[in-house]
Amino acid sequence: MEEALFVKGMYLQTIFFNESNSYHVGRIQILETNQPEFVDKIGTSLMVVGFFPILAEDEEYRFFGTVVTHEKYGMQYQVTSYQSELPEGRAGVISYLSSGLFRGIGEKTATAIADHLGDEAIEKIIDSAEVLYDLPIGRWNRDKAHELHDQLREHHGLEKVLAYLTSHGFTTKMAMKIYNQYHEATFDKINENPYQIASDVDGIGFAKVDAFAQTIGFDKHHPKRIEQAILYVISRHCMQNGDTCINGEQIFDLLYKQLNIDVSRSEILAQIEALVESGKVIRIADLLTLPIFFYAEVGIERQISYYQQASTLEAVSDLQFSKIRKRTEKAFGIVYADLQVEAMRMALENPVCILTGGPGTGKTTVIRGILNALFHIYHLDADEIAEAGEKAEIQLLAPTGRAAKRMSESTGFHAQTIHRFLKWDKHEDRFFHNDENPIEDVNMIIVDESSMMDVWLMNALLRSLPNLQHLILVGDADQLPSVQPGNVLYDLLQIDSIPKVSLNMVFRQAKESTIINIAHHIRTGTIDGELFEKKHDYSFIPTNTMTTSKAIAKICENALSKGYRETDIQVLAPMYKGSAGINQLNADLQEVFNPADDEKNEAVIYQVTYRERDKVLQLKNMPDVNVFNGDIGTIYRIEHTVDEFGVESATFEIHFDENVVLYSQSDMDMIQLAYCISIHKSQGSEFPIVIVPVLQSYSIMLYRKLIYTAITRAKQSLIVCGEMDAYKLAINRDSTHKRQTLLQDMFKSSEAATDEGKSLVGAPIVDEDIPFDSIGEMGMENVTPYDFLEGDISW
Ligand SMILES: Nc1ncnc2c1ncn2[C@@H]1O[C@H](COP(=O)(O)OP(=O)(O)OP(=O)(O)O)[C@@H](O)[C@H]1O
Repeated sequence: MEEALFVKGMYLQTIFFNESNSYHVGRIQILETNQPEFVDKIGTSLMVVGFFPILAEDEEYRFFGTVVTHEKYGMQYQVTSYQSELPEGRAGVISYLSSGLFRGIGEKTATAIADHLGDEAIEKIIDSAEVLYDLPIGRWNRDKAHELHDQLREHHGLEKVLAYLTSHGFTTKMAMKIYNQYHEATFDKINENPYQIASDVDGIGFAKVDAFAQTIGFDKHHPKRIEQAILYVISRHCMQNGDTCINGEQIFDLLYKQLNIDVSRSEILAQIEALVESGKVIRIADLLTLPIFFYAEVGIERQISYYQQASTLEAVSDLQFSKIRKRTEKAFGIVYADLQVEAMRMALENPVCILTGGPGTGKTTVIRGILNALFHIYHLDADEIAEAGEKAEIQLLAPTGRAAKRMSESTGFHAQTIHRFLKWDKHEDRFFHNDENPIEDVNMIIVDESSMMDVWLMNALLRSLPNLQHLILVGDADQLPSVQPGNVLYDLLQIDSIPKVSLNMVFRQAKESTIINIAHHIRTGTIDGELFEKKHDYSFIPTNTMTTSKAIAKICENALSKGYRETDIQVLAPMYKGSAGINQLNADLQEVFNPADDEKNEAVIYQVTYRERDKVLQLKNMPDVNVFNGDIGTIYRIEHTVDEFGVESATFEIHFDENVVLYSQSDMDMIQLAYCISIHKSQGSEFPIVIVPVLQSYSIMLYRKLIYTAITRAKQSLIVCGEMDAYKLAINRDSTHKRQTLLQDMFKSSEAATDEGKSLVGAPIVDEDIPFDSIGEMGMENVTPYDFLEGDISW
């Protein structure tokens, strides 16, 4: 057999290492190789890149992989697997053990070990910790012997696992993830049930695991294969459609496609039954779901019902309310409309309530009124609350950074994102605050843009707030639902016991806005000539797929020449790909807003050119540096550095208003040019000028909520460009898919249980029978309070 191509080298240094995914860039000195490109380069240095763990400096490793040529860094070795060359001789053993890889082992201990066990020391320790029990040095003990044994095994086990998995079709990145999940049990776990990987390891799907399972001899009819396909199909369906459950017919269709074998319905039903019994699948009538979705909705229902039942709020007398109203109206110099007054009273008298309305209907004006009224009722001093900021007992929250900022500007009080409020811990991948570590001293919250809240975020928020006396949800139910599963705001609006006010009157100043009028027409699906008439704040420009990008560039040039700043103008599109997609629009608009110039540094990352002064969008939450998904910033400086080996890298200084954040080259996967952003990402934000292309080529993305969300982002001026038919189609297509969720049923069943006298008052807010953090292990026996699972499986 031909020998695999390799490069053996002494590991010199780590240039870059990403802890979250083990992406590694390191430098070695070539000692030996059969790789033709390097045979005459023995003794020179080489960059090795790929997904592999931290290595020991000055130790020898054998890397397997391929030669790649980086446009800047030249020839590199793309590592698919590696193994350490076990050190040879006494000196080798000492230098390896004292290399810093093994906790608590310095040169003195390493020398003692080499003396005690000889040249084969490493192999002997890997075999058994006992050989080290009587190491003749002070302060040595059996625990230390075991610790070194475990570390060595782990180190060597990891290499074996990586070599095995990469030779079976997994990338090193995937192999690292699998190893990080199972550690030394990896071989046992994956051989016993490779399909488990798809459930346990994020980012590795059924198809990949299925291919692997078959190479190690799993039959296509293996029960584990069918079982995993069921779990996978439910999860994928929910993630793709925003549902929190799936019905019988849907699952059969998807399963047959996924499994691609001749299997009887009864065989599948038996598997589902087994999954239901083990708690991995939950069945409610003819719907199936997974614990991860189910218990989030259970948590929301339970917590809201608890707030309602535990509440001691009393009705405010007419006299008292009239006083509050007068004071508030005087303070703001307006007369509140009847519905607005009703909303304020609702918020004072109820532990949970919802305020909805389209643009310009006065939601913000009512929030200010509610705050004022709450201050009055609870004898709070507005200045003190403003000063207390995030320590105040009343908190203003929003799902995105820009929405929080807007809320803060419009009310004059501190507002923050929910991620910041709950303190997202990126290392633990969870919120610092939860039911075990709740936020005790906040008892009132107002959440704006709550249409964006998915079941997980809402559940996480509520379970952290045991003492809430006022939960006020504000939003526009006609906007896009959350990106992640659930239809929380819509579902809660259907619950009779939750009071709600829907503001429907557009106010005077707002009335003069064509944008707001058009928004309300689109909301109700009424298309009239107005859509294509030019107004002072609105116009429709006919273009097609080929001309759209140019037309938008021209509009932006005009706006800039009239004195608008680039931050005033925002293009919003539904899709990334295509000649009128977000990527292409960004490339074209970069030339308008920020053309190349000798004065500006540039860097190319993932084939996109970034330049100093570019407008960029943050794609992930980073609460630790106060930057959130959807935030827009400016690249202030790009600095190129060259290390001692001639390796270049770039650092980006990005300013999000006054918040300055440094991004390394690899952090830039969280950044995107922001001249054009997706409509989904624009939720919760507003811009003075909005330009929205609407084309047939976006076809599947064209529907009413999407267009409504896009155009309601415009504050002063809205330009729609594209094809009339596409625009009409989008307005006429009332949401193609109504999300299938369980939240409403949960409220109904809970109300029925309460009517039977099973009150939740006095119960712990999050009962032990809802182990949110070990959702995957839930058994059905724990679900009794929600045992509304009537009816047999009928499919
Ligand atoms: N009762 C009222 N009397 C007079 N003007 C009002 C009243 N309520 C609201 N407005 C005015 O209507 C406009 C829109 O109100 P507001 O900003 O509160 O609405 P909104 O629903 O929050 O709008 P958007 O969602 O577009 O931000 C504002 O100029 C506000 O001052």
